Amino acid sequence: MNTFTHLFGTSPDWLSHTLSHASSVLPETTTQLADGTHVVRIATGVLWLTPPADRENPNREALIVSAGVHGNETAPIEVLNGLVLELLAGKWPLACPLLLIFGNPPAMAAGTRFLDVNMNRLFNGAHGKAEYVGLPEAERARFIEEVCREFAAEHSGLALSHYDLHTAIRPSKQERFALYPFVAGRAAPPEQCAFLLEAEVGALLLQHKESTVFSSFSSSQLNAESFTVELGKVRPFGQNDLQRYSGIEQALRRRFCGEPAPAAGATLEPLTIFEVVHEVLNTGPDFQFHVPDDVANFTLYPPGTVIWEDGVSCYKVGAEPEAIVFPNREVPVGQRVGLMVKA
Ligand SMILES: O=C(O)CCC(=O)N[C@@H](CCC(=O)O)C(=O)O
Ligand SMILES: [Zn+2]
Repeated sequence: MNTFTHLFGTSPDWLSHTLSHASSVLPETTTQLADGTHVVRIATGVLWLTPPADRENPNREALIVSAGVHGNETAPIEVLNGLVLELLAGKWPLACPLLLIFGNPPAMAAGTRFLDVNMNRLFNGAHGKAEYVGLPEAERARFIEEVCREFAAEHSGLALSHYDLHTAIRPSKQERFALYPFVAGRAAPPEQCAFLLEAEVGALLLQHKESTVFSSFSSSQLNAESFTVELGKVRPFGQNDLQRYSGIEQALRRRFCGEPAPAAGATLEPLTIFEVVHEVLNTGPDFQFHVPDDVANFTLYPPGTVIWEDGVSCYKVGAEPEAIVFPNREVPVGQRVGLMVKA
């Protein structure tokens, strides 16, 4: 049996295999590429790859790259699937240990953001809360945390980065942007900012507190340099213009191969930095959100604008204009309705 069939049976690629085994519990299976790279399919949608021991890892790093934590955010899933096809076909050599994750296969198969509960609110241990116990998305988040911990421990001598790839529900005045999880005393390293620019990601939002998203888990608990990366707009499988994702595709391929970063200053524009100044939460039945449903990410609101109120509290834009990111009133009580950010 060849490597490909060993990993994916009769499926033409990793994505098809993941979709057709979305809810199956598959046994772990290991194989080796012709060049000695070890590939372990840990579970449906989880590949752990290790280059041969004698291969140089010039950037002295290990990478976790995830997509499909929201099942309908398909473009980055298609990008990762393409890179896996290339790697398995021997088109380039893998230089660094790599953990690739399709986060929520049942939601991917259903074409929805999630089935029972938003999986990107279940990390940093939130999957263990009583209200989530027994839900498949909570079990998957727990399992993903466990595999990431093992991967980080196995490669503790290497610099660990995690890129959790998403697309946004709304249109966006910044087409591509990243979020840097809050860890006290930490600042985004210049080489990570350069990588984002290489991937054509033009803006970085600095979070103001730890949270239950996947990238917050990997940065807080695994000491990774982690980013949630928003790469465009949500569209169904097959309807993405993958040309618009060539920046992230090329930048990831370059990292996977261990090639040096492009020369400093290769990009013309610097990264635009935004600070998160307020997280809008759904406070309950009296909560009123004054941002219209169809507003684009990064729409600016002038000082004094009332963004939300509930009869007890309210939030008004401060002395400088602030922009809304991820406006979404359709979330359960206690969850995030949007972020207010300031340049
Ligand atoms: O467009 C939207 O409203 C959501 C897009 C999305 O899924 N964003 C992530 C951001 C995670 C983070 O804050 O790092 C999410 O909401 O989970
Ligand atoms: Zn998402």
